[in-house]
Amino acid sequence: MHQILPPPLLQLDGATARLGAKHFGPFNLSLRAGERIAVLGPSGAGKSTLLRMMTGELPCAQGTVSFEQQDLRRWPKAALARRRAVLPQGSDVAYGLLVELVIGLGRVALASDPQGERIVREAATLARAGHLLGRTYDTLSGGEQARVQLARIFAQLWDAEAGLVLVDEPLAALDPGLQFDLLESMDAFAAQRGHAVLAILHDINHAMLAFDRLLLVADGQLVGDLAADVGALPALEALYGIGLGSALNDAGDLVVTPRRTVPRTAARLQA
Ligand SMILES: Nc1ncnc2c1ncn2[C@@H]1O[C@H](COP(=O)(O)OP(=O)(O)OP(=O)(O)O)[C@@H](O)[C@H]1O
Repeated sequence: MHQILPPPLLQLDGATARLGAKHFGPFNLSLRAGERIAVLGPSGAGKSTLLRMMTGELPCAQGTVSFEQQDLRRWPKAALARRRAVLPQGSDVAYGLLVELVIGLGRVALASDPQGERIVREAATLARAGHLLGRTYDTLSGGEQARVQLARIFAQLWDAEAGLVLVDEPLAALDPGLQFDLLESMDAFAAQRGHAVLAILHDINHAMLAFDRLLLVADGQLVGDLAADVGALPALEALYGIGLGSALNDAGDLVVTPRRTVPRTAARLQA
């Protein structure tokens, strides 16, 4: 019997873009409510560009991007903001603003927001940023700012259901303990509300630990769309040009160990 899938939340059909001399796509893919998707690929492969196409920030040269089966360009901004939150790479906003105001920016699309203050506090706590309330954003460290930005995303979709969270390297500025904490927070946040999460990551272990599906990007193309399990390792070795060992840790999680292979270095020097 065929499994009946829910309609896609986000769908790209033949979506292409061009930046300078670089071409991206055509991308054909769909994301469904509740999915946890990691986007992986070498530096400069086009991951952020794909994300910018998904958000509509970078218009497609050809093809379409739809959210809930309606062309993204036809969605009213405020309605979209209540269902979809975006955390771009290195979000630098709000100099001189208090942390609670930065987090509260996630809720500006709401005409009336009687629960706003409580939600900002709870979102800050979930993002391990509760102790930063009352501080000025531009006095925070990089890792503290990253947590406040994540709290802003949480606040935005706190009382939404089956929404979409799109984040670009959300853990890059954090220490390993906080990376695990925030992976757990993102996971719990999304699972409780049925949100889909798509995250650009550089850490294969984070992708394996907290995501179900991997999108592999190389040279402006989608070169893999596969389950986040041990079966993905050969494709990941080819993607990065490295060897990957694997083992299960005490908790039964798959742990992947990258190792350099000589041909990759040689190939890079010749490139
Ligand atoms: N405005 C632009 N004009 C010309 N080239 C651009 C522009 N923006 C990005 N690029 C190029 O497009 C390619 C893809 O960039 P993108 O930021 O999508 O890569 P990425 O996979 O996210 O990389 P990283 O992991 O390093 O963040 C890069 O080679 C980049 O230099």
